Amino acid sequence: MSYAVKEMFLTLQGEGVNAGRRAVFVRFAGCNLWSGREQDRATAICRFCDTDFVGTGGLGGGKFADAVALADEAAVYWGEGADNRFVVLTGGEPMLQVDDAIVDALHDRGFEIAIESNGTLPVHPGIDWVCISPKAGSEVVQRSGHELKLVWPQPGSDIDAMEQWDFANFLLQPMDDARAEANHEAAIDVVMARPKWRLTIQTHKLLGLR
Ligand SMILES: C[S@@+](CC[C@H](N)C(=O)[O-])C[C@H]1O[C@@H](n2cnc3c(N)ncnc32)[C@H](O)[C@@H]1O
Ligand SMILES: Nc1nc2[nH]cc(C(=O)O)c2c(=O)[nH]1
Ligand code: SF4
Ligand SMILES: [Mg+2]
Repeated sequence: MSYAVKEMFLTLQGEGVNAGRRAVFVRFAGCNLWSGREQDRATAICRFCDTDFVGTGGLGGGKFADAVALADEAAVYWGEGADNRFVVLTGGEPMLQVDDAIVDALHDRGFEIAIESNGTLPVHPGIDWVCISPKAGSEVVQRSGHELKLVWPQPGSDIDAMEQWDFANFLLQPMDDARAEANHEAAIDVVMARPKWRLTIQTHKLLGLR
């Protein structure tokens, strides 16, 4: 199978429990909750996306003929050194494309594999770090993993129900939009009232990283 990748880059993981960790990001093209076109945003299921995931024309993006080609490129972005190799599969929605061949090819090159997914599709069982970020109005089928990262505020989210899901970490991430300051305060209020949750902020944006 071939894979459509919007962009690939080496940076620090900016979000969640692995924030600060050196990582190759593979951003797959396409999503099942929004077309990615601005004219469709108001009617999409997910309306607050901060990411351009349309097409394969971003820096480091392209159409990869097979999993070996994609994993070889990820290894080039990582560079020298076999230790602590870390790749984050994101998008768009990566589970529209991630399969056995990609997981095996990245593991063969020594990568620990993390995923950022909206949870509407089951995550591949070979992934080493599963981050699920639920979207109000969608059905989350992947209810277990390493971190649940809920963007806040999201009217219609059932936070009581989510607390029963099987995650090792429960994180609230303030929504980055025109009301960012109020969203930070709202997220802090939830964490103060519900100590099961922790605040995570998008550190790459503060640092000017990609
Ligand atoms: C662009 S998404 C791609 C992965 C997957 N489609 C998902 O939604 O989890 C990567 C992460 O950014 C988060 N995100 C997207 N837009 C955001 C925004 N405006 N503010 C804060 N987080 C946002 C998502 O919830 C997700 O955790
Ligand atoms: N540095 C950095 N960290 C991130 N963590 C999750 C991201 C994403 O867009 O999935 C992201 C991203 O785009 N950049
Ligand atoms: S599900 Fe993820 S990639 Fe898709 S529109 Fe929402 S935040 Fe963006
Ligand atoms: Mg991002």
